[in-house]
Amino acid sequence: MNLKSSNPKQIAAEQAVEYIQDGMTVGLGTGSTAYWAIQQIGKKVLNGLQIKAVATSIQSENLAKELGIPLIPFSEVEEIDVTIDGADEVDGAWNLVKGGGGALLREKIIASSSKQLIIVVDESKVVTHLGKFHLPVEVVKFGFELTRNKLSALGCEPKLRMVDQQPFTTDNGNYILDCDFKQINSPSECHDAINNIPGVVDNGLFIGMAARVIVGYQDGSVKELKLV
Ligand SMILES: O=C[C@H](O)[C@H](O)[C@H](O)COP(=O)(O)O
Repeated sequence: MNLKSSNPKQIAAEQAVEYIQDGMTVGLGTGSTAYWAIQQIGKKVLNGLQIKAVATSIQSENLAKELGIPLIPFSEVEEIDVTIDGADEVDGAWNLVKGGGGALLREKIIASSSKQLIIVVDESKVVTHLGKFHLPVEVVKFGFELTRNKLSALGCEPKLRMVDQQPFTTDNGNYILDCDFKQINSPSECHDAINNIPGVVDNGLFIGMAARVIVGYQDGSVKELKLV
């Protein structure tokens, strides 16, 4: 009997956890794929894996606590050895769109301090061009309408993210504008143009940050994505 899960997100996440070794400081991503990585790390910790972890969201921090994964304060972190996180889109150059769950800012802070960012996705996230998934942009609440106008001027349609008829608020107390660019042809330029707008805290484009991309497929296979 084949007991291996055929959930593509789970198998990608579990493969990524194989890169974690004793003594490492590990960044815990956010979302339904990173969830499986955290679960697997929790199992390994129970079986004696010695690591310290930092989380990219309150949600992941709570999950880590439930599973007994030792968390350390950022004041004690010098460098993170490996971070495992999901993505909403990944292209052949391993550029990413992230922030579907609203965690992009903490995720980017942690990714930028990580020696290795391993991205785990199911096959539906692999795209030729970024942009079908509306790009999340975290903005401060003050004057967000003006910030939204400036984003529109870049050629997208920004929409304030709502939850239960209320604006969604990030772990950092900010709003998210989900921007429909249709297609993002120059991810790096787009990233910089957005972050140059006053009021923007950060956007969900992660350029040149991923060290590996692990993809889980419906047929139960898992592969590392080749860099094009
Ligand atoms: O803000 C959320 C994160 O960037 C997630 O890693 C991303 O949205 C992918 O989430 P999921 O694995 O649930 O599709």
